[in-house]
Amino acid sequence: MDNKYRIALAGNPNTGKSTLFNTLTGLKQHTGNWAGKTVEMKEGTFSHKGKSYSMIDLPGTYSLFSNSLDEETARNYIVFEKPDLTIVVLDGTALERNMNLALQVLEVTEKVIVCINLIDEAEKMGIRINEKLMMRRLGVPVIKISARNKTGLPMLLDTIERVISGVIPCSPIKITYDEETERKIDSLLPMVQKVFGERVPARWLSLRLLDGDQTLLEELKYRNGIKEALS
Ligand SMILES: Nc1nc2c(ncn2[C@@H]2O[C@H](COP(=O)(O)OP(=O)(O)OP(=O)(O)O)[C@@H](O)[C@H]2O)c(=O)[nH]1
Ligand SMILES: [Mg+2]
Repeated sequence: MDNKYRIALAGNPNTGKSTLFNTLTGLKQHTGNWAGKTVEMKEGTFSHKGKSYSMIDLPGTYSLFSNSLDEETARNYIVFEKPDLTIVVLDGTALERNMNLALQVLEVTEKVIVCINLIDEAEKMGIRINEKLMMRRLGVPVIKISARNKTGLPMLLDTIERVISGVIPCSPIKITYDEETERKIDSLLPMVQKVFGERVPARWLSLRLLDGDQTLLEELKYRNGIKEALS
């Protein structure tokens, strides 16, 4: 499994993550636990154009804060396990609600594909999605699919390969907050960078600290503890 590229599937509950996961990985799946947490996640493998991928079906969440064990699990996987690519699966019939999580994922990691699922339903409802405009605004590829009908999957697979190999560069949108928050981020940033270096995205971590995310602090202590014990 070590020479496989790792892909995480994130998304709100009920957006079709597992449908996509099952379609891509078929029977090549097993259940695993990561980082000592009790939330089970499925891992599966697939190949495309001679390259092997390992995919993790993260629990469905509305955010990457610490509101629930599911959110912590999804966040910890993306932030600390650092997959080669994160695919955010959105419900094409409820894009506005789903964008919240997409923007949060773009704050914590660079290599992201935004995958708009249930496009069959969206089209039936007369919803038209300008994915090229979304792509320009978000700074990462946006692909429309129907996981259930298996449409858009060849394009998704090619895009996975191109993003991971760097042929398609990702430059996720940087969200600018109000002046006061930005000032506080600026004052925290050097300290955060000094303590964590490249290990954790510094701007994002500064924001979470400003928000007083206690369970993230615990997680950082736990992870640092493990590192110190191993060194
Ligand atoms: N019409 C349509 N339905 C879909 C599509 N993809 C998934 N679904 C349906 O949406 C429902 C939810 O799909 P899941 O794959 O279980 O969603 P999930 O994101 O894994 O949900 P959680 O694990 O609860 O977060 C199921 O009834 C699927 O059959 C699609 O492309 N089109
Ligand atoms: Mg699921």
